[in-house]
Amino acid sequence: MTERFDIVIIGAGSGGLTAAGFAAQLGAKVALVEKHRIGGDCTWTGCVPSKALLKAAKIAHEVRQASQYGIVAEPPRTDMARVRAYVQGVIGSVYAHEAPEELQRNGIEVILAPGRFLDAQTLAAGDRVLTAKYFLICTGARPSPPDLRGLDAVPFLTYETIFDLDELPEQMIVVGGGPIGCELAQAFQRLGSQVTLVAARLLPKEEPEVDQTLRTVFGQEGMRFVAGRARTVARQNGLIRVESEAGVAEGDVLFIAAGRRPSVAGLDLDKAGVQADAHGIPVDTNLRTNVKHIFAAGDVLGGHQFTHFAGWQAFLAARNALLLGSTSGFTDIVPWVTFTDPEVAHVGLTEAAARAKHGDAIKVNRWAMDRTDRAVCDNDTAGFLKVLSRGDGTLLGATMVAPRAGEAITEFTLALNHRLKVTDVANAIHAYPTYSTAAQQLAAGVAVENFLTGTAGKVIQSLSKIMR
Ligand SMILES: Cc1cc2nc3c(=O)[nH]c(=O)nc-3n(C[C@H](O)[C@H](O)[C@H](O)COP(=O)(O)OP(=O)(O)OC[C@H]3O[C@@H](n4cnc5c(N)ncnc54)[C@H](O)[C@@H]3O)c2cc1C
Ligand SMILES: NC(=O)c1ccc[n+]([C@@H]2O[C@H](COP(=O)([O-])OP(=O)(O)OC[C@H]3O[C@@H](n4cnc5c(N)ncnc54)[C@H](O)[C@@H]3O)[C@@H](O)[C@H]2O)c1
Repeated sequence: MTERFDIVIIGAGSGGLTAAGFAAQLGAKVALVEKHRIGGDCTWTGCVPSKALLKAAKIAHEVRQASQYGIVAEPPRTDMARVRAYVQGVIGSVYAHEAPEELQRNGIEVILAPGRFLDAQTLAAGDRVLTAKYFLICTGARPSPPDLRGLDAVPFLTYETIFDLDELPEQMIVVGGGPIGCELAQAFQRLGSQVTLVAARLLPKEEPEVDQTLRTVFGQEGMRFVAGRARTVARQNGLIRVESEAGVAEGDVLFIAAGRRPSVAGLDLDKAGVQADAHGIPVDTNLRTNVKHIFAAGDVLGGHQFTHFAGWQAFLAARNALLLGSTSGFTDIVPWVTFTDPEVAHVGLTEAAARAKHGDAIKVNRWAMDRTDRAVCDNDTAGFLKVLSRGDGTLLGATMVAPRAGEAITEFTLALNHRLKVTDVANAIHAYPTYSTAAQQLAAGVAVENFLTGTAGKVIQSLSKIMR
């Protein structure tokens, strides 16, 4: 028997869950089809376990640093099985809010089975057959294996398996310097592994200064680096050996963090006539695929891969399907944070993107974190704030490298959303001593400079000379 719904959502990760909750709130008859685990990558193998692991690693690091603050402590020892239990406990707490019974209570029909299209109107999910006015594909992404000769003959971990370790690797090779590589390389180095990171550049999507800041911090914590892209891997004398064009890394565990690619296998998109390729599912600005009643959102599009972005997009896809009118599912104002220590937070344009879009008339202002009192008190002064604006002061983008940069960047997200100027940031009182005062200090400097170089400023400077 075919079951009828207003909307069928395929994939119950960050995107699917948000869309399903919203659709149910609107009173729509909604089915959520999930082939593996409700919560998707973020809950089980992504954001949640990585941040929990980073917390355990930070404790180990701080115990190691304790003597700098006059605190006497023994060197820490990592019991990886207990670290793993902590991480699993955190996953359990997050999952409790997403469990099928909880979703059913909120009016969502949860179907735990792989979804595959039979045609553009029908989806099979296990032994059930569903039809709907609209479909929304939120099937996420999977690890993308790099082009690394010899990888098929060597055991390796990805983010899908690394959180299951209950023994701490002695020497870990990490291939890839993106967010996953950087976060987990620092976590394992702090937990006590000797990590060697093989990467041409750390966080290459960020401002170029970020690479050097992170290398300095990671290097001080004992991490080793091999420059360039990994080309070959082999096992020799019981060790894994990775070669790049610039050097060699050796270790007993290999972690591959070389990107993720959209997950469309098994959906039988061709039966529904939906186009897709290795880069993901193409959609229009309203998140419709080439088949107008089938929408797609989140990592499966092959664009930004963030939980908050997947949720935002999937919400808009559901909104565009179920309500009158439409809202674009794309924007330049997407904040993101890599949760290394210091955190690397960004929103809006980078300097290169701003120059490409607005020419060389843009302003670039920097503030070093060693001039921010909170960072000095915390002995956490590595990092900076970099702010880009147009000639008239309108903000274009910001990058902050600092503890809690992920919280502080929200000010710039709001400012960009409202097309505010640097002076608007300067005019708002910021509580002292917070990391956010860096924003006000930078902005105040720019505001005063802008004022003094303008006509009114010149008049006031002349008057003040006369009055002295
Ligand atoms: C290690 C790591 C750390 C991360 N840290 C962060 C972070 O700190 N902050 C952040 O914003 N982002 C982070 N991310 C990215 C974030 O996890 C993803 O962007 C987010 O999960 C994408 O949501 P999604 O709904 O598009 O896909 P997913 O959450 O992956 O959900 C897709 C779901 O679809 C299901 N599915 C696939 N095919 C089918 C099918 N045929 N039928 C039924 N179900 C199907 C899958 O089983 C899965 O549950 C991290 C990712 C990783 C890997
Ligand atoms: N805090 C966060 O928001 C967070 C954390 C983790 C992951 N994520 C998301 O998950 C996605 C995947 O993360 P990721 O770090 O795997 O992907 P990524 O694509 O951002 O980075 C992978 C890096 O590996 C490099 N690489 C590829 N092959 C290589 C090789 N042979 N040798 C050396 N380097 C190689 C690439 O050049 C790239 O810089 C990202 O897009 C990110 O948005 C987000």
